[in-house]
Amino acid sequence: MKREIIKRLPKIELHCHLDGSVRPHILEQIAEQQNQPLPWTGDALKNKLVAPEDCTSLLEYLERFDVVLPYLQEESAIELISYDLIAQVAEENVRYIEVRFAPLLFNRKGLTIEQIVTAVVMGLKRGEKEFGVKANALLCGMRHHDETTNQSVVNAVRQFYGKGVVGFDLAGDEANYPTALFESVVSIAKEHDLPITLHAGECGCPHNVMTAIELGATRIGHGIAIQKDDSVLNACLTNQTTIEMCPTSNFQTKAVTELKDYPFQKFLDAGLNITINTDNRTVSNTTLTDEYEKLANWYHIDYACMEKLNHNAVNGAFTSETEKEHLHAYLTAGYADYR
Ligand SMILES: O=c1[nH]cnc2c1ncn2[C@H]1C[C@H](O)[C@@H](CO)O1
Ligand SMILES: [Zn+2]
Repeated sequence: MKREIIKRLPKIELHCHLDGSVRPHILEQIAEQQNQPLPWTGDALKNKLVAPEDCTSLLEYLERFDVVLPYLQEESAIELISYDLIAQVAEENVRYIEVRFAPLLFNRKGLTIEQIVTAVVMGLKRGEKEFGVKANALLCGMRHHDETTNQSVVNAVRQFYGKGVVGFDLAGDEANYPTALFESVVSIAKEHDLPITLHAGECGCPHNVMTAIELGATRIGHGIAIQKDDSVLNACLTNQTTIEMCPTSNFQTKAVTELKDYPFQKFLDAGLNITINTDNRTVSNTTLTDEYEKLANWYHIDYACMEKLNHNAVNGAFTSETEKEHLHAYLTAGYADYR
């Protein structure tokens, strides 16, 4: 597989965090606009934004978000990073992306959840118009937030559903806040038929994946721990659950430490609906092209496999059947010369 070809071929991304994908020069621009100059520039700034080489856990990985969040408390900054994310993905021919973020991490200066979600949707739509990339948003509840706070995120999904927002997620510290704690919050989303994808199985616990499926998640973020329990793997097969794998991130957070323990091939062979994603383009210092290139180096996947992974993503996407047909057709045409 050639990098230039991987980059050019059409791709779909289901798992990408907005606040983890702010390019350093955009953050500098925002800091200047807000008269809040950054204490770092150049490589020093990049080092602050990217997870460290020796990152030991998801919690340490999540500390990187503390650098950007103070700058993401105004509508113009939120709109700009959303637009810029679409500019980034357009460069590597991502045709459809679901961008996730936790609105209630952007309210430190008093923005309402409506203002925050509107700013993201406006930025995504501006990008969509300019670059021709279809983009929808997913709203994340945070595991360390209380129930009322997370309920207001579900309410915002209801309010904006069909207006740029397509589903609900739970992100953050999985090890200390297991999925079962969120039964009542996720149940509200389920009762209202809102699409649900939950981060689960990123911190070694297959049980969190089972709970997520039982609560109505049709997609799982990461899901690495599925490999530890065949009953969970079978539940994913029975429910045709989409698995959003994020290879670079999974090594940084120590969801796995050795390549032999990475379950890509196992999941593929088992027939799981796996998809490939970046998780956080800046924090993980990656692109979707990088992620596929890694898989090509590690597993010698071919273009037909890459095409299959992208069709899986379309199948799992929270978008209309008409849109999915367009995307499938686009992929089929794009990969035709490479099968
Ligand atoms: O890989 C992840 N696992 C759990 N939470 C994550 C991951 N990447 C980012 N987040 C958190 C940090 C962000 O502030 C939040 C919303 O995007 O989601
Ligand atoms: Zn994630």
